[in-house]
Amino acid sequence: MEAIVMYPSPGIGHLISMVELGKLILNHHPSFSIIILTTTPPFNTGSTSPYIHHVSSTTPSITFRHLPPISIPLDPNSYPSIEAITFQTLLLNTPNVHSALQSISLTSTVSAFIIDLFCTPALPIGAQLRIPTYCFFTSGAACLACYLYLPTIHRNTTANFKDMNTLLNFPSLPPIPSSDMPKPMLERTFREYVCFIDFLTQMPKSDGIIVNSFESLEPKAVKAIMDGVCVPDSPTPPLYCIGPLIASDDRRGGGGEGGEVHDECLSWLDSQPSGSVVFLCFGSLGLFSADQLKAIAIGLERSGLRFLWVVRSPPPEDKSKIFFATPDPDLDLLLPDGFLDRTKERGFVVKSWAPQVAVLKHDSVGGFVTHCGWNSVLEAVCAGVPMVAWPLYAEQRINRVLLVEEMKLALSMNESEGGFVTADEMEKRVSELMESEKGKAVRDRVKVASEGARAAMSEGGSSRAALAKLVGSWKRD
Ligand SMILES: O=c1ccn([C@@H]2O[C@H](COP(=O)(O)OP(=O)(O)O[C@H]3O[C@H](CO)[C@@H](O)[C@H](O)[C@H]3O)[C@@H](O)[C@H]2O)c(=O)[nH]1
Repeated sequence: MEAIVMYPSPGIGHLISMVELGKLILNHHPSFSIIILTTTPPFNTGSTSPYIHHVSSTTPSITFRHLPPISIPLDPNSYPSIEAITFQTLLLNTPNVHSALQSISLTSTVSAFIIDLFCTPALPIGAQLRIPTYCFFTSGAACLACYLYLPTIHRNTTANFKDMNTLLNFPSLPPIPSSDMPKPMLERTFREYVCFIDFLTQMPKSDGIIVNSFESLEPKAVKAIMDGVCVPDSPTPPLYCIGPLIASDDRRGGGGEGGEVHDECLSWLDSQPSGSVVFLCFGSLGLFSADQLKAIAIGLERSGLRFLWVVRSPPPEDKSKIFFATPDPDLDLLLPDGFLDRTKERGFVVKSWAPQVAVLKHDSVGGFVTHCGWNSVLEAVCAGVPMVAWPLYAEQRINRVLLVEEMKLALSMNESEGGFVTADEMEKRVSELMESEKGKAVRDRVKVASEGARAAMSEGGSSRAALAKLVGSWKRD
């Protein structure tokens, strides 16, 4: 039996695309079995359990192998960020991964070991066990180009990104403000910074980099990586653009609970005119303060547009709880007085989680206000829905620059001091997206990108060719 072992980072945003990669391989090469190593970290990973359960029951060739708990239980209170505790969890997991791979090798031929960028501490295990090891990058190719070049910038300066106050130049990309680097990268003394630079330095030592994107979406970045200019001082391994991989749109497939609520919001969409609804949803972890939620509500109400809005409770005041899922929001308390009543003919508020892929594909949805998580971006591109880019965390500020300036598939939300978006800005931006010529131009470009996505994944397309090349590289002589 030939097996592919995959090792995703635990958050839902990383898990979904790894699972989809497994399904893609099985679709075209059903003789493989896919084994996914999972770990339960001591923080909220965004509804992964129902998702894993769903995949296990619908795709038997994919099995999940749960790694034993790490030797030292981690206390979330001692970590400054979700990245810090994720990196430490994955580092301490290394011996478990080693044992799992060894034990799987006793009964199967492991043709490839595919790891998430955050799982880089497991990279040497593949070499030790003589298993070809690939890095799977779950964001876009342009972000990958930027990340591959970061160790070079790191070596050429001693300054912190947070203090630079400059535009950074990366091969083939538009200039990106230094302050747009992911938060854990802003200071060199952060442990997460040190880990990140290490991961990015190690990544080119893998046997190949798989990226969840397609060539016609990000042609310049793909070329720059393949030409080796993003890693000037050492060889770049082969790049495989096999995407877009997005979660299937069955109603529970996106990972959430509450099937009835899902049905309700999709039925509500059924009753709305084609292309008329703005959808607002901010990934698995996006949370807003009570003031910010009120400003969004006021902006939406003033715009007069139809909307479907996923609202979560604000972040807990007790900082020790930031790593855990928030309870469902009390909408009457959080939203302006009478808001739900006044907008009930044209608005629908979903608590905590919506079936995003199905929503974006719905004919009534005409615009998407997104936090720029890469899965959300690809889901919008595949559905041909134009975006307003409002980044919140991780690499999302980088994605915004690329979406707005390079791909031109989104309008930029303009935040005030501290990232706050005023009601005026919300009203202006959603109206611009849905009703102006500028919005229409973005919509037209997204339709073209959507066609590109379909072409890339179909027979003879660039992503199908990349997959064939990748699988071909596993064939032993
Ligand atoms: O109410 C919701 C909220 C989210 N989703 C799904 O959850 C996934 C969220 O993924 P993504 O949009 O990528 O956001 P994050 O969960 O924030 O993903 C993390 O991982 C991504 C891939 O590396 C990065 O691009 C992000 O910045 C990082 O935060 C998507 O498939 C959504 O469809 C739902 O179905 N319903």
